[in-house]
Amino acid sequence: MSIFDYLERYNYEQVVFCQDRDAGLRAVIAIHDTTLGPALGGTRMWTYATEEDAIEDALRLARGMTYKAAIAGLQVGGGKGVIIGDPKKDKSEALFRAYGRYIQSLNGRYITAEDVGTTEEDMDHILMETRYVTGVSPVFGSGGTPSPMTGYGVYKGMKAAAKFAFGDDSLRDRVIAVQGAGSVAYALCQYLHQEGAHIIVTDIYQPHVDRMIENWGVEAVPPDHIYDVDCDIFSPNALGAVVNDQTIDRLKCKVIAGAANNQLQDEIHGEILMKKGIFYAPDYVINAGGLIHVADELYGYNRTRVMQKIERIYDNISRVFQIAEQEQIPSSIAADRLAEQRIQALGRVKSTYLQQERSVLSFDRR
Ligand SMILES: NC(=O)C1=CN([C@@H]2O[C@H](COP(=O)(O)OP(=O)(O)OC[C@H]3O[C@@H](n4cnc5c(N)ncnc54)[C@H](O)[C@@H]3O)[C@@H](O)[C@H]2O)C=CC1
Ligand SMILES: O=C(O)CCC(=O)C(=O)O
Repeated sequence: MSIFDYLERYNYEQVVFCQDRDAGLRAVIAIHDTTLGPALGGTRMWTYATEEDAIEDALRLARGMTYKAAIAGLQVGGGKGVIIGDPKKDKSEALFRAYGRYIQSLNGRYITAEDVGTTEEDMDHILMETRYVTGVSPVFGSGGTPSPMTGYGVYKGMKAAAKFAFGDDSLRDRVIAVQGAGSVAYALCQYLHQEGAHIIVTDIYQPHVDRMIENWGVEAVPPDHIYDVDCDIFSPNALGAVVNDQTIDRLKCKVIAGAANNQLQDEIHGEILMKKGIFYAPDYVINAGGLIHVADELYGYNRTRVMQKIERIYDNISRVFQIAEQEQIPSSIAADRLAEQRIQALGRVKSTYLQQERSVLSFDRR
């Protein structure tokens, strides 16, 4: 499909290509929808096999952010950035400052944050060039790294999904297969361990697995075996597109609930899960904790307010499953409808002319 056909199909607003030869920057910023407010979403740094892969990733992730913000009840829209490069080798202050200048040129239409491959320190470099960045160091007014908040939200959403699937939201003695043992999974497993779940974990990076074995005595399996594990809940916390034609028939779980963005390879996989009787907690509903956390910086970070909003993920997941059950549609479609309803309703409200539109962008951290 041509890029413009793709943009038209999902109604994207803008795609920006950023290049700086001296700094070694090649990046794409995708802005999907700004009806609810400025597009907010992290920047991923990754060794993409092709430029097309990078563009596609930015586009898919940006759209997910629109829906994530809408269901979480936030006053921001959806966007995402990707930087092409190896986060272990290609980072420099110059690279992130060059990128920050492109963000500044968008004048608040896009606000960035951390994502896979980027850190608080990288956001601090971006902050030297633009105030349109969150997930910075706490000394600049953030609440610190978002992963623990995402992990907590996934835990809450998983309990809501368990209630629907098993009639009880306790995770005690539930067998939970966790794919990825990185920062979100670590926070999630801390709650699961406290509640007495049986955790089976995998990661391609052995030190992350070892950390969980040492702390909580979890069981570990090789990366590809995670799809075959006999479990109640499968929790993807590593990559996108893990629910696909190759894996779907191998899954033995009753619930899928994890942090990874874009877990379904295609829309059809949501339908297949429904037919197989697997309760899928839509990724952008359950993993909104990090977004809620970074978005709060725009108001002057307040942890109590953030926790209150993250607690609502339980209700949001329950609501999605209720709609799916009532209308006999996949939970992924139910979530899309819920998000689209809010965007449409507020789009109409916003069409009334105001001389000075009130905006979250009244914040200034410097
Ligand atoms: N950090 C956050 O606040 C948020 C993260 N997410 C998503 O959650 C997922 C996890 O994020 P983080 O924990 O921050 O990332 P991370 O980079 O700390 O952890 C990811 C882990 O997955 C492992 N991994 C990669 N490929 C794998 C494979 N094939 N099999 C098993 N393990 C594999 C990595 O070795 C790493 O340990 C990502 O998809 C991210 O986009 C979504 C919302 C917010
Ligand atoms: O968690 C973050 O750093 C920001 C939110 C985001 O980019 C995401 O939820 O994917």
